[in-house]
Amino acid sequence: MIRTEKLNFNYGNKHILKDIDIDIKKGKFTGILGPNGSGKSTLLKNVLGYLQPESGKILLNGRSLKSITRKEAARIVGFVPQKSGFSMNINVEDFVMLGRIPHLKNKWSGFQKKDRDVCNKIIYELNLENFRDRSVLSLSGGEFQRVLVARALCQEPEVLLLDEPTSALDMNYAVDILSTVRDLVEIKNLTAVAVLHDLNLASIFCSELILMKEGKIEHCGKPKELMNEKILKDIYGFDSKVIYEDDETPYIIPVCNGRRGVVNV
Ligand SMILES: Nc1ncnc2c1ncn2[C@@H]1O[C@H](COP(=O)(O)OP(=O)(O)OP(=O)(O)O)[C@@H](O)[C@H]1O
Repeated sequence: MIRTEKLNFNYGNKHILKDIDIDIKKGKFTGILGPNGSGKSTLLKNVLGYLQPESGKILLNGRSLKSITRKEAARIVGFVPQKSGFSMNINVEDFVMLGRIPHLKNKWSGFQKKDRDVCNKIIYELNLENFRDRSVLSLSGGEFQRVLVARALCQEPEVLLLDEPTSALDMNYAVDILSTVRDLVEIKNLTAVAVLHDLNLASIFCSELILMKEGKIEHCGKPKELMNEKILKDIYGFDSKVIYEDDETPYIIPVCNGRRGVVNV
């Protein structure tokens, strides 16, 4: 569904993405993991067409991203940003409806019944009924993050890209959002790709993982194949203990005994 071949990206003279080859299969939930600054968000922004690569190819469902119009791409790919500078005083329902814009027949045609039905269904499924009439400016960070997910799902995309979708959520809502995405992947064959920092949530919800470090892909595989003490030490530099409750899902416990902070006290 998403392929990159020898993708390179620079910010000015800073080489950020280095020969990135990824192959994300349709109907899978893939997590992109890696230390801060390793290039995860930059990779998503290249796949979205927000940023232009220096060299290499990006293919969406076999087609070069360059040959796809922005509106067409918006019908295929929904994006949940890490943060949004949105500052318009509109209510949650109207905000979620923005996700239907790529489906309007033309600039001047209004929303149809189908658009409202999709919006209502998403608001119901994401448990946002009580927020429907609230201004988005009045929401907490976590509430707004759920509304951003709702807007992206309202696009009915084939691919959903999420940049740290759970960073502002308490554990209950984090599990809720990731369960919703996983259900959509399993039931509706959605392809989902999420940048995540929580290794345990990634191992529980994602069927595939991509591990990045310093702008390169270091490992791709199933959580069970990648989440081990050695790889975590190599990628992140911390000591851990990885345990299994069942055969499939690794649980990562950081081992902090004797570890000192940067300040000598
Ligand atoms: N607009 C920019 N101009 C210059 N450098 C940038 C810009 N945006 C990001 N960078 C740098 O590019 C590198 C990769 O950033 P990116 O945001 O992709 O990392 P990340 O893996 O998503 O990090 P995090 O986990 O902290 O969100 C970092 O060193 C960052 O400082």
